[in-house]
Amino acid sequence: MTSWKARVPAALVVPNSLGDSLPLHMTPPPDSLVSPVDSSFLEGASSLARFGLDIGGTLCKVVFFEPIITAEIQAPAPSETPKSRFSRESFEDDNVVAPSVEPDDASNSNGSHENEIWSDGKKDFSMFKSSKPTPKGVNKGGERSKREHSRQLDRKMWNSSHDPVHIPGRGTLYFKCFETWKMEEFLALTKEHSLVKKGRALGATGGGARKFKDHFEQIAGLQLERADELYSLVRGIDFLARHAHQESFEYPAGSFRGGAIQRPLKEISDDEYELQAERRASSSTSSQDRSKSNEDMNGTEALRRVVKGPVLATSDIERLGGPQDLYPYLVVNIGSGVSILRVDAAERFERVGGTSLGGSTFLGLTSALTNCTTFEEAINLAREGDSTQIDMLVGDIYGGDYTEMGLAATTVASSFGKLVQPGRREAAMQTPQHLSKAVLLMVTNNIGSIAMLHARAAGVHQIMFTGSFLHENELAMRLLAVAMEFWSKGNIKAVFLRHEGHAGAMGALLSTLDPLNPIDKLLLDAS
Ligand SMILES: Nc1ncnc2c1ncn2[C@@H]1O[C@H](COP(=O)(O)OP(=O)(O)OP(=O)(O)O)[C@@H](O)[C@H]1O
Ligand SMILES: CC(C)(CO)[C@@H](O)C(=O)NCCC(=O)O
Repeated sequence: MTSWKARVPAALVVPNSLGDSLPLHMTPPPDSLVSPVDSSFLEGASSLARFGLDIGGTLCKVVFFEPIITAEIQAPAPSETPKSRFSRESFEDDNVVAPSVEPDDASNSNGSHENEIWSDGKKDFSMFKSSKPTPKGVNKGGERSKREHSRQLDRKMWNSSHDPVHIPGRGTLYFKCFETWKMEEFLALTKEHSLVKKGRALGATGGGARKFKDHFEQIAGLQLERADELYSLVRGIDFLARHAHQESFEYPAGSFRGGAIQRPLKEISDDEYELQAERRASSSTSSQDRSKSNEDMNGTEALRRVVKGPVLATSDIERLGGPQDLYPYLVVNIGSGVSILRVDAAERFERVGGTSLGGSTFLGLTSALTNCTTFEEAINLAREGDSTQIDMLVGDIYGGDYTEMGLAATTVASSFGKLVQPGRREAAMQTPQHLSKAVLLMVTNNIGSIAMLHARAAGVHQIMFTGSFLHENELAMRLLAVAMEFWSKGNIKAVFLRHEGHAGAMGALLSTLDPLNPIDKLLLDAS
């Protein structure tokens, strides 16, 4: 297997200029509820904080490391010369900006600010950590409640669902995100809050790290140190799986039985499957035989794909250990689109495929069909939906199971297939929940199907599903877990990440660290 470096074309590692396309012309989607980027996002961030950004097609993910400065690396008082590698000055030489918010009590018993500035727990980071949106001027009239509503959604997204990760003796990682179309606002805030001292590089990945490179430089005075997005993803998964407590998890095998999975109506053994495959290979190539062979293959495959409708399962999940438990594995990153990688070892991977039917397909189609405006709304609708009102099932076609081919009556035969029937479309438009659920099933099942084929082709037994599409998306995760378990007869399992969308930003943060810098070493030595 070739390492990523050999496979990334030069254009991916050489920063690309946007030429004179500045200034930014980014407008929010017309129907969207406009919620400003929360400025408390940046207020109170430590001058020593390290940031990693993953600027994707839909979301910009941010990982923020707040180091613990222990006695060993604490700066000496100014009188203590000569300047050491660990002194405040040396940090500043390294382009760390002076804190924008001084501690309440600006001096300590040594007459120095150092301890309060550098010691953990003295400086007030609460605004950043809690990520409570700072109240801002509210638009007149009905805009107010819309904004409030939207803020609540943002708050949930930024606040409650992504727990910080404490790395003992080193510091804490925080996880945030905002929609990429708010980049202009983010850049203005970045400048306002002196996120990083001018000239210091900021670790960034994702398509936006290339697209917005010049904007960062010209608007915020920040240089982006770009890392390849899939390299960052793999590196970030590795780091998080190793360091974040109970980061990766799976649904225990068999937890969906007795409700989730219907036994195939006609079970075939692996031997029989192989036999049929051999027969197919040696069969005549006449067009008639070929089409019969295809039918047979589809039917045989179908036997392995009988997954029943609503997923009923225990909410228990099994926590896994570090990445050593995973290699080799497939990563299926469900972002706006989907990338599929085979990972053989730390930093050794290959992009083996992808699909454009991803998270933004779910959100885009759902919003077109239901007028919902946020991901959270779309997911909440789907939770209450009944997709059998929208999808054409095997039972709708056969009047029951298609026994010969092992297709249960409840299997979706054609996503959205019922809408062609008279009156159905009009009825469906009144039930956004059903529509949203049908879109979610369609996109998720399609991804699961492609993932399974790639897992088989790559000969792996574990698939790590990541990407913000899975954010608080229990329905999709369970569907994927059921599908992988069922189709592989338990040989291939689905694994998930608690910080599902932030692995890329984590990897970008790691890429920008300098092994000679004592703060950076805190994280690098841990990795
Ligand atoms: N608050 C949110 N706003 C918009 N989409 C969200 C939100 N939360 C989760 N999502 C889902 O996450 C998807 C984006 O995932 P992610 O951030 O991993 O991808 P991306 O980096 O923006 O895209 P890509 O990697 O393809 O450039 C969206 O398409 C949507 O399905
Ligand atoms: C283009 C990227 C890599 C950007 O993250 C992603 O959206 C993706 O993998 N899309 C699917 C492209 C494909 O069809 O393979």
